[in-house]
Amino acid sequence: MTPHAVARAIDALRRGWPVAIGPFTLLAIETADAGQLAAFDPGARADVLLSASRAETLKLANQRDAANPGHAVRIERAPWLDFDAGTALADPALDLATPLKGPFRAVPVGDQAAADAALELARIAGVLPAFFVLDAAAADALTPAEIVAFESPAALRIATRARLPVEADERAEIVAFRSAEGGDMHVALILGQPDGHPPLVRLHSECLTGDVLGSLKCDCGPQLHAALGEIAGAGWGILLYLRQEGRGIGLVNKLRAYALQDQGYDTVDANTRLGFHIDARDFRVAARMLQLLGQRRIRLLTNNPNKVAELEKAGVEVVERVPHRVAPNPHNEKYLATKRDRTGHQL
Ligand SMILES: Nc1nc2c(ncn2[C@@H]2O[C@H](COP(=O)(O)OP(=O)(O)OP(=O)(O)O)[C@@H](O)[C@H]2O)c(=O)[nH]1
Ligand SMILES: [Zn+2]
Repeated sequence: MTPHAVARAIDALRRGWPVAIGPFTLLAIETADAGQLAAFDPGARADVLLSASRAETLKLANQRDAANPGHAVRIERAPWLDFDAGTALADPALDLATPLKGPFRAVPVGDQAAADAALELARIAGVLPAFFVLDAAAADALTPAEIVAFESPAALRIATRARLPVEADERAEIVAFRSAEGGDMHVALILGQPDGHPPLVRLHSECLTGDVLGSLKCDCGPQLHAALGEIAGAGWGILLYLRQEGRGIGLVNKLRAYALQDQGYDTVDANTRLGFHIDARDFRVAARMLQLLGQRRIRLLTNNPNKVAELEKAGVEVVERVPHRVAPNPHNEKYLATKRDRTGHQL
């Protein structure tokens, strides 16, 4: 089995096609439809696999696993649990519009590691962590270890580099990275000229709404532009643009988190309610990019102590943490306060 099999499974999840993991065959609820469910499960026997945090919302409080919202829970199939009911089960953003029926009964999951890996694969694919599940082992089923290994940045390489004049530095250089195993294409922007000092580095996680559309809900856009200015002003440094939209849950799931925030949940609870960790990013990829650029000692522009810790763990020495504050606006004040109070950002 190769990483290609994981890449194929991610593609299948996005298309609503079944995937096989451990002893299970699974159909992602978000991307399937009633016809695909009927073909997958003609006998209407498939149970539903959900995150523990979602199960908790369904009044299955005994399934709660505070340390791991991505822990998989298996819900017994009931006669009324058709495709539409499955969709309502999968998506917490629909709860107000579609009050849930029930009662729901949790049944033994079976292979817990394989079930947890299925939810993790959903996150990587950017779909809701909710499946119809059958106990039907396939010869080419993925193993949990293969899914974990897929996130490893070891296969990352520099694909190409080119001059990119930008507002902050007309002599900047852009470096594109690619992994032999597929995955996301990250880029680095090198500003200024190496001067013998550790570079000032910014790890910027993709935020389509903030970076491109000028969203006022977060601080990403202003942080991105301020970082380019600060790095250029510092002499030299590197901005890593990491394709970790929504702290690693993908654009669609982030926008679901926004829908939950419209209903009153904060950024932390919205993620958890969807069945994801508060921060699902893997910063090993940033360490690997810095290593490929020949940089093992850096100054890091961030308010997030976790970024420092994760880089250090991955072998990059952070000689200094440089705070990266931008002015709040009335729309993101609460978001910034939540980051300070609940995720340990030093604001
Ligand atoms: N899931 C989710 N992601 C969000 C939300 N708001 C912003 N993001 C994403 O969060 C990432 C930016 O992370 P932040 O937590 O704002 O900042 P940070 O990178 O941890 O810390 P700093 O280095 O101090 O800026 C981007 O990928 C955004 O798309 C939200 O409400 N929910
Ligand atoms: Zn943002």
